[in-house]
Amino acid sequence: MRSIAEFEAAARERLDPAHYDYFAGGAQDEITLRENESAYKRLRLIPRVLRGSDKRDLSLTLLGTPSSMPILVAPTAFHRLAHPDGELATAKAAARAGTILIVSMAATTAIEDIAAAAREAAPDPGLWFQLYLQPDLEFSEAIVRRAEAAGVKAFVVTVDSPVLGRRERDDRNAFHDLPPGLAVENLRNLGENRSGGNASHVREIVMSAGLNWDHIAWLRGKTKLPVLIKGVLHAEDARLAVHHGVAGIVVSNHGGRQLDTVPATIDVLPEIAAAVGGALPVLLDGGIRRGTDAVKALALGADAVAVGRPVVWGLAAGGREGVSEVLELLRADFDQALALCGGRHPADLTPDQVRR
Ligand SMILES: Cc1cc2nc3c(=O)[nH]c(=O)nc-3n(C[C@H](O)[C@H](O)[C@H](O)COP(=O)(O)O)c2cc1C
Ligand SMILES: CC(C)CC(=O)C(=O)O
Repeated sequence: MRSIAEFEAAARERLDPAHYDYFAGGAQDEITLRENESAYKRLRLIPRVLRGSDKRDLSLTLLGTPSSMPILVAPTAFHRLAHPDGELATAKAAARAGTILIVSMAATTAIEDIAAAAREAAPDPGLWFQLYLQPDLEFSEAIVRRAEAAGVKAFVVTVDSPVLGRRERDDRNAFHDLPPGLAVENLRNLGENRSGGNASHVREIVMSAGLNWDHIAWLRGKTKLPVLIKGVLHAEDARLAVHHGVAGIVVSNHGGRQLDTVPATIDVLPEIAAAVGGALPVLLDGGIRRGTDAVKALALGADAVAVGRPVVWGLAAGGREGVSEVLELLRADFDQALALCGGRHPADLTPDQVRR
C-alpha cells in the first residue's frame, strides 16, 4: 500500500463498523480531529539546496531510549479490537522497526506479554508506558511497579483527560464496553493470578479529574524512570512542566478525542517549543500521515513525533506485517522528505523552512 489513507481504507473494510468508528472518531463535531490533519496542508516547505548527503541518519536517543527514527508509536487502547494478535503484533513490529512504542495502559494485552513479544523481535526494545493515574494511588503504584518489572523505560502520564471526551460516534453505536473475552489486562487485579480463575477481576479505568502537579511529583518520587506528560497545548503548562522537573512533554490533543475545537497540535508547537527553550524534549502527535508532516513538526521544534491511528490501520489491515509496513512507509516517506529538504539528520530542519 502506498499511503496511510490506503491502510485506513483496508482497515475500514475489515473492521466492525462500531470499532472502526471508535478508532477513527473524535469528540463531538470532530473539528479538532479534522484540523490536526488539515493544518499540515496549509504549511509549505522551503527546501535548502546543495547541502545534503548520501548518508542520512534518522536515529536519535530520547531520554536514554534509542530510536531508529523520530517517528514513535503513540499509545492507543484496545488493539485486540483491531486484530486478534493485538498489542503483541504492534510490539513486534515496533521493536523490529527499532522505534519506541508507548504502550497504552488500556491495552488488551498484559504489559509482561507485550514486553516478551517485543523482545522476540529485538534484544532491547524501546517500550514506554502510558499511565492514566488512578485516584487510588496505591493501585497506580502497583501498575507502575508492574510496568517497571516488565522493562519499560519511561512513563507517559496523560494529562488531557480529567474526564473522557464525548465521542458521539460511540454513543450512536452504543460502543461503551469491550466485547466478551477482551479486557484491559493491565488493570487485572494485581493480587490475583493473571492466568485466570473466576476470581480474576479487571478494574475499570477511572479518569482523574483531580489530577494536579502534586501527582506528577508523587510519581517522580515513586520511580527512577523519566516521567513525561502527554496532552500539553498551553505554553504556560509547558513552562510549568520544566519548572516541575518533568522529563519531557508530548504536545497532543489526544487525536481530537478530548476537548473539541482545540487547535491542531502543529499550530501550537512553535509557542510551546519557544516556552520550553530546549530545556526538555518536546514530542508531538496528532494528524501525522506523511513524511512531510513529520518534517514540518521537527522543523518547528519537535524532537520527535508519534502516530496513533496509522498504526491501528496497519494492525487491522495486516496484523504485525501491516504495522511493519506502516512504520516502514512512514520511515521511507520521512527520509525522502528530509533529503528533498536538504537535510542529513532531522536536527538539520529549521523553522525558516516552514511557511504558512
Ligand atoms: C483509538 C485510540 C485510542 C487511544 N487511546 C489512548 C490511550 O489509551 N491513552 C492515551 O494517552 N492516548 C490515547 N489515544 C491518543 C493517542 O495517543 C494520540 O494522542 C493520537 O492518536 C494522535 O493522533 P493520530 O491518531 O492522529 O496520530 C488514543 C487515540 C486513538 C485514536
Ligand atoms: C480507554 C480509553 C480511555 C482510551 C483512550 O484514551 C481513547 O479512546 O482515546
